[in-house]
Amino acid sequence: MEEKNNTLYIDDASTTYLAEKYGTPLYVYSVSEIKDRIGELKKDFLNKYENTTVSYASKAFLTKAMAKLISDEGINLDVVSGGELYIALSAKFPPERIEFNGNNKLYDEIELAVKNNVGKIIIDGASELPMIEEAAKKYNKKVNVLYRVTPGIDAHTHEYISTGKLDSKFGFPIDEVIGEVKKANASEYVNFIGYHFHIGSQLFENDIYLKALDIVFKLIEDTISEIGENIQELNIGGGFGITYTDEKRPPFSFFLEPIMNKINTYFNSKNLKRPIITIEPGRSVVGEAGYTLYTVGSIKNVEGIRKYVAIDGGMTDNIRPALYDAKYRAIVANNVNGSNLETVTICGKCCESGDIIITDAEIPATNTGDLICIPSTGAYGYSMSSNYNSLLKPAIVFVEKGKDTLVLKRQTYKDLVRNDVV
Ligand SMILES: Cc1ncc(COP(=O)(O)O)c(C=O)c1O
Ligand SMILES: N[C@@H](CCCC[NH3+])C(=O)O
Repeated sequence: MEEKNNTLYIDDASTTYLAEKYGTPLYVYSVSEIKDRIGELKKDFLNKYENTTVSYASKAFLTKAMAKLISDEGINLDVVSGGELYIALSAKFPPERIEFNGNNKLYDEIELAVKNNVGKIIIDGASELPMIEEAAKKYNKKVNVLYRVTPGIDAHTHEYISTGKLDSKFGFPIDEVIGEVKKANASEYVNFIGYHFHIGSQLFENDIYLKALDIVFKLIEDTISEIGENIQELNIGGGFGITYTDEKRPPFSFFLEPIMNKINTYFNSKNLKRPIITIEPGRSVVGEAGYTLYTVGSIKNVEGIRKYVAIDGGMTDNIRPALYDAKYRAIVANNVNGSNLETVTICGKCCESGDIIITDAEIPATNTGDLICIPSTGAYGYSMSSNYNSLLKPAIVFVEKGKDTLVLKRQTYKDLVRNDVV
């Protein structure tokens, strides 16, 4: 993003023009920024180390246009539900490049995946293997499976997005998984290909990945002695942190260089073939590429306490501040350089006191009708949006080098009653 004539531009498109053309609230994605991030992943990972794959974690943000972009950029896709899988298939995403994660896969979801030749299923609980076998038998397939484990690592991030602890609803405790793997290994309907772990999200340390690897290496050794074979793939999840306010997004190499050095050294020292290494970044691919535009409505100055600036969306399009106490920054998009700064609380229009996007934002003095941009809303914004208070979900626009394309229409009131039967 940059400023021209006191106006904010995203990927060379004027935000005031976009707001006028599509209305607000509006999710705007810079396609150039998404491509830049994927380019960095290619430079720092895919092209640097052989036998590596990237599966974009589509829970961060998925529409058909996004699936097409990921497909065109040549990386793989991680889905966690039948719904995400359906969107990907609707966008003609090559099924063999899709992997299916998720902690409570239902039979119908598994059947959809198996029937459509999804590349891999990452088994997260003991109930899944029998369902995969049933679907594989029905469609005469053999399914590649990995097992997700919890290495027992407590990542320094919000508790709600720390997922590698032993006390977790995700994956298998590491010392229980081999019994399950033996079942898969004996099955005529699946190929056991390896392990998966994901320790958390919005991480800024690299050493926790290294600690997790030590634990998983031991598991790999035990697996070789129990089933007599090395694994073919190790998926180390996503989690790479990004900039929201004053954090600084580390380059991918900050995480991946020590990780890959450790992995290569380990497999060399054991004289074992190094498995394919897969990563699953979500937030770090789309987070900073996404911006939300809002129009200022009501302004209330509670004398001596706080000034509330209400925008035309809120926790319905960005639940993260309410859910994780997540911090954001704001830009007055039609007055970027305004010098008359004031401290205001930017709130939404939902009937919840907690519907606050930013507490105590320092922004140029605003008036009703001004345009507010919240950067870094590309991940887990639209994908976690809701219709609370029957607010309408915003439209999504992709912008690349000044060219804007509507990729998802704003909901209408008709959408709110579409499924009502009486
Ligand atoms: C299994 C798995 N893979 C990948 C991700 C993506 O994480 P992030 O968006 O932090 O890169 C998540 C979410 O935390 C996850 O649960
Ligand atoms: N939804 C979370 C991260 C996802 C965690 C997925 N395991 C966030 O907004 O930060």
